[in-house]
Amino acid sequence: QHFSPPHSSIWNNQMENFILYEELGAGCNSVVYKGRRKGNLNYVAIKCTDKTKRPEITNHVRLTQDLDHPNIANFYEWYETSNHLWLVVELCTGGSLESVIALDGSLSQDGVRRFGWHLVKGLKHIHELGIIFSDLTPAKILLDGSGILKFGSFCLSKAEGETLQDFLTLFSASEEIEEGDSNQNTDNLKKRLQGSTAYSAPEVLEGSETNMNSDLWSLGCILYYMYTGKPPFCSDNYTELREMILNEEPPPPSCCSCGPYCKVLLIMHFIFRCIFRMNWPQLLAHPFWTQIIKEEEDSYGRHTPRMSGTQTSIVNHTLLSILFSSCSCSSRANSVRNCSSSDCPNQNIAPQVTLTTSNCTDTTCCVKDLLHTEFDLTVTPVIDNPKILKNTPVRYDPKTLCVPAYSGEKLQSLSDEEWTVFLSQLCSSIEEQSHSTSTATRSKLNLLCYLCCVVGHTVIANRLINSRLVGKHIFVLDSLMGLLALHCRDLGVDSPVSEAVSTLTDLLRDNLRNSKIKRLLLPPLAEFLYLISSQEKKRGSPEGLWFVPAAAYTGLMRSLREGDDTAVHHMAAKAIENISTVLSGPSHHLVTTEIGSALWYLFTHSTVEAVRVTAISSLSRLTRVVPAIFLSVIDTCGPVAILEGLVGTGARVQQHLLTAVAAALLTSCTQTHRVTQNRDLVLKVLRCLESPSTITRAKAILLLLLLIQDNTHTLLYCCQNRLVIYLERDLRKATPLRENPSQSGYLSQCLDLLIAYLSSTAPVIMEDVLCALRGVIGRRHPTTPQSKQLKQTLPTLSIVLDLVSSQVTWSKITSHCLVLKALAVSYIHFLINAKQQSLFLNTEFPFIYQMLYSDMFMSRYETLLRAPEPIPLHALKLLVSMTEHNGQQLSAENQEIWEESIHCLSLLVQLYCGEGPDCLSPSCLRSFSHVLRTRMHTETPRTQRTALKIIKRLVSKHPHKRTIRKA
Ligand SMILES: Nc1ncnc2c1ncn2[C@@H]1O[C@H](COP(=O)(O)OP(=O)(O)OP(=O)(O)O)[C@@H](O)[C@H]1O
Repeated sequence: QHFSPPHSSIWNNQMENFILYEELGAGCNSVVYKGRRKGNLNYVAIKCTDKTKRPEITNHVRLTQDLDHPNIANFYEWYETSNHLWLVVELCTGGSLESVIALDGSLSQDGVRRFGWHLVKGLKHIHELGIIFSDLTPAKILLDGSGILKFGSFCLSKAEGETLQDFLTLFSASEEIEEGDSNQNTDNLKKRLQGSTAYSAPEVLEGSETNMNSDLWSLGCILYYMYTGKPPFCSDNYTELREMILNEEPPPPSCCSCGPYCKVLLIMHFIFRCIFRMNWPQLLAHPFWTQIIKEEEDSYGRHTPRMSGTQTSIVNHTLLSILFSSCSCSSRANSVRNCSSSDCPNQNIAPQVTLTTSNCTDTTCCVKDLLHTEFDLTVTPVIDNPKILKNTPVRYDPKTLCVPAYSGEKLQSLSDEEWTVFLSQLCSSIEEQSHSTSTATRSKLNLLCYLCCVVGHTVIANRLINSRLVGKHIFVLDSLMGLLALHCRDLGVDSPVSEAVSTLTDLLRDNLRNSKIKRLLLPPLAEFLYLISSQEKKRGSPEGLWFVPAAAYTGLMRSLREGDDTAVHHMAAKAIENISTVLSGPSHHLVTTEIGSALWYLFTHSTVEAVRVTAISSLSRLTRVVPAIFLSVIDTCGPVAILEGLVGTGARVQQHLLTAVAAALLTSCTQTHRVTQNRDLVLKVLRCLESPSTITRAKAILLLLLLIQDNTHTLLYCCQNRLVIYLERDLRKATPLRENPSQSGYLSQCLDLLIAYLSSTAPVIMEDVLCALRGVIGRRHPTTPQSKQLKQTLPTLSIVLDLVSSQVTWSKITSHCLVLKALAVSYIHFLINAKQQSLFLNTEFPFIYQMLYSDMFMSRYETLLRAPEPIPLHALKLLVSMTEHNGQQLSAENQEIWEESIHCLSLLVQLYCGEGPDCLSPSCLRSFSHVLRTRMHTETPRTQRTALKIIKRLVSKHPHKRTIRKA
């Protein structure tokens, strides 16, 4: 009902307000006109549809009415007349993508990149809002007057998790349809739901509901279509087309203008189907888009008016978050993490944040989710905190007490009447004492001490703080007030806390230079401000329920900077630390770059470790709320000075600093780039993986993830500097985890995330390497750009080799064809070294390449990988060590050894992968055994051991073991 269009009578009136121009196009049961509202110069598109399409139109309206994105055609309004529904949407004068391609035949690589990027951005936005586009075809994509592609019709789209048919049937059912039409209508609906087969993902053709992955499949088909002018699979016959999509690979795009990146992008989409179908992170990270992202960033920079550093960072952040940021993928709600600590029972620990990576498909999003743990949001008291000031225990003398010396338990159990009596006794004693001049002081102190001892009970604290005692007697009881605030859990709206805060603020302002008084005033003020913040958060009130003068926050800030009293500095920093954990309403006054730099100054200049820890922890918490705070510190000091802080400090400082840097870099590509440009800095973060603290190691992993993301060369550098060894150590749990098991759980989550990232990146790297090699097939001498590309990409192969040749990471990397590819490519690499990049490419490479992509190869490989002690891993190790060992020596001089090794390697490849008649043929095996016999004694013991293992395994497990034994 919510989506019912306005009634026909209204539309008849409305109709007079619109002018219809020419027809723009027609669909089945619909005509689209150009139109304009009278008195308005903006043209619109007006779609007039038959009422049988009410379910789809209703669906379109409900899904698009809140969408606002440059790559989605805007919805404006809709109406109903007696026979039609009318939809007013954004005008796209360029027609559909289908009509563009029909005219142009196909697009150039640049065209595909530019248009493809529009589609990527639009679809990403759609997915981020939890919508599945479903029927993604070129006919549904429109081109506006300025050359921007827009997603047009959402008639067959749906919210994630929904079954579209149910939704549409519901609306069909609500239509007043004649009996006889009902069946026909259901049939029509089913037909319409089938969408366009040519762009449907295999699983959808097999009956699954559409989902984000199937949308991405269709997106791949459209990229292919833009490029070649045809969808990847075409046939006029439905059954034939379905079979093709389910079982075949599309012909590789062969257009001469097709650049390598574009080809890889398309190949990755289709070849190997489920294994290699791209997901969002892979798609966004693909080098095909690099140029356009850069162009967009540049033009964004050009068109943006000059801004201060902080503003620029924030804008950059916005731009980047539009382009790259997390795709929480299921719905908006999933991406928001609730870090409220308002309900924590003991005020000591903020509630545990559920750490999960399962919903995240984007690394940045997962890092963001994992970055702050309950440990980072711990709240400790400012008042009576022995780490700030040593306290002497409070005692009182019950005999001379001017009120009944009830114990805490007794006080809690007082009835309302008894409590009122006690309270009035208390107030009148305080009043008397404040007027008297002689013996008051001792008695006053005794009363204060008594109250301090009993207010630790929440019920008593709640009762007192909501009483008239608070506002009236603040002068006498300021530290008591702090204790009340510390223990109170339920603040009444009428509680006079504002009065207390204002009084404390005034006192602080009047005594800014007096450290002794500040030591007395800051703790209660800090407790009050935290109490107010957390209570406001608890009530979900964005506006201040209790008035706090801005001067209170200014007072905290000034206490952070002025004077040289360490305790005062510490108190102010701790106050900010606590408040920033639950930032709400007015406490946003704290989030300023000034406070950021004051905390950084305190961190870098204080000589007391506890103060440094609190300062950097506060800064980290503020950065969690507004990353620009720490970004402006990084802007000012430079990343070198910032990461210097990691060296030679305690684990806690490292943890907070790593967290703050990661939280800031999450939003700034520029700063991330600055860090990765400096290898020393990357190394500093990497070295944190040696820390004995599991939390430090976990945080370092998260920061490293941000640094290596989309940066293969930084990843390569990390691998060269023992990244995989560090991972192995933690994955094996070689170091006993002495700390809290939940902390080691946290480390495992971070490790899993890194491994997941590596396992999704390894195939991409491999594909880039293959792409570089593919370019030189059939060439005697690669061109200069090809050599350059080879030079750049081939070394990155060692990342994959590192990962697949480590027992531990290998078992985590589940992509079945990866090891196989690494095997073959390192073989090629070996050949390149040996033959100095020529000749062999004509003969050897096409063979290997063909093998890599053959079905037979793939199916066989999976079985081998599943074996408990997989052969390929050993083969790979042997291969790697031989490659490393012989690569240089063999270049040209030692032809004999080179040939033998080639035999050996080629045999390995065939042994593990081949199934044809030649595989394991007696002659192959003979030459293999010959190579082993003659070469093995010169090999290192490690290589010999590996070779022996392989042989042992071959002999005992292989189906052709007899032949092998004989050989
Ligand atoms: N917003 C628009 N601006 C300009 N032209 C449009 C717009 N929307 C549609 N058109 C044109 O009208 C044609 C038909 O659009 P319509 O949305 O009805 O197509 P359709 O989705 O194929 O319809 P159906 O599902 O009813 O077959 C499109 O091919 C396009 O040329």
